[in-house]
Amino acid sequence: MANELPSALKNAAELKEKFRVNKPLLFLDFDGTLAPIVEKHEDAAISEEMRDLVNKLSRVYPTAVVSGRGMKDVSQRVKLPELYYAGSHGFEISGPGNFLKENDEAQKVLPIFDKIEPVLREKLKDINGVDFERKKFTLAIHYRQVNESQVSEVHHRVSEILKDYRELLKADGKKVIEIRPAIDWHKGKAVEFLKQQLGEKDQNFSVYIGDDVTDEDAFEYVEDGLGILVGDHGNKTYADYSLENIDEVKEFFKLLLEK
Ligand SMILES: O=P(O)(O)OC[C@H]1O[C@H](O[C@H]2O[C@H](CO)[C@@H](O)[C@H](O)[C@H]2O)[C@H](O)[C@@H](O)[C@@H]1O
Repeated sequence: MANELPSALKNAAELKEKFRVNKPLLFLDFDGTLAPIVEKHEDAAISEEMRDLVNKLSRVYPTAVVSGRGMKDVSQRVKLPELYYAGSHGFEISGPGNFLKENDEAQKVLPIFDKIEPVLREKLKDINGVDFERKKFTLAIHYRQVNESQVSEVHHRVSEILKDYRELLKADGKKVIEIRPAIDWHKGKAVEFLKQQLGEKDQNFSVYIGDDVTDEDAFEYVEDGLGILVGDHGNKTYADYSLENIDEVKEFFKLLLEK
């Protein structure tokens, strides 16, 4: 749990030294880490101040944004074209010089998403506040605006339908059900892949900053580096340090950039 972790801010001097010595690769989650959580997913935005900080950091440390959002969606929100972006929980990755890598196995599952989306929409249409977000390789069903008393019914109906689709799996995020290809690929594996793209040979020290349960896959894959959890998702964490909120993320970035 986050409250059992040491604060990255309180230990900033020690962490700064680790950054100075190891020149880490930097992996940043988007929602809840760079952009505040808001009621409607389409309204999420990164502040100019945060964009500027990420831009400055990326000139010192090779940087990638790793998000559950679609790759184009997240890159258009961050608007820093020199960065790498892993979208749809890592199933699609872009980078400078028109770099593009999509998960081949997941491509085969795309027609099933086309088939299941209308089925799910029909099944959930009587529940107010359900909101669909189709990403290329995943489908999010948001329930942030659903009455608390109906949330378990949303989960139940989605699980029932998914029983007929072994190619897909149901994962959880912050007030969202994420339907993903049932393939052994996630943010952690995307980070592993990106280490090869971003780093020089043998440069393995990585720092991952994220806020959600889906970031735990990535924290596991930076065990030779550092994981920093923003806020608390209420589950067991593999992170090493914590930051309370996005304001603390900004403070931490500022400290890293100080001479
Ligand atoms: O991996 P991330 O970059 O953290 O993306 C995770 C999901 O974030 C978005 O949903 C979350 O943020 C929304 C806006 O604040 C909020 O309304 C929603 O309840 C959260 O779950 C995004 O819409 C999803 O596609 C991402 O998978």
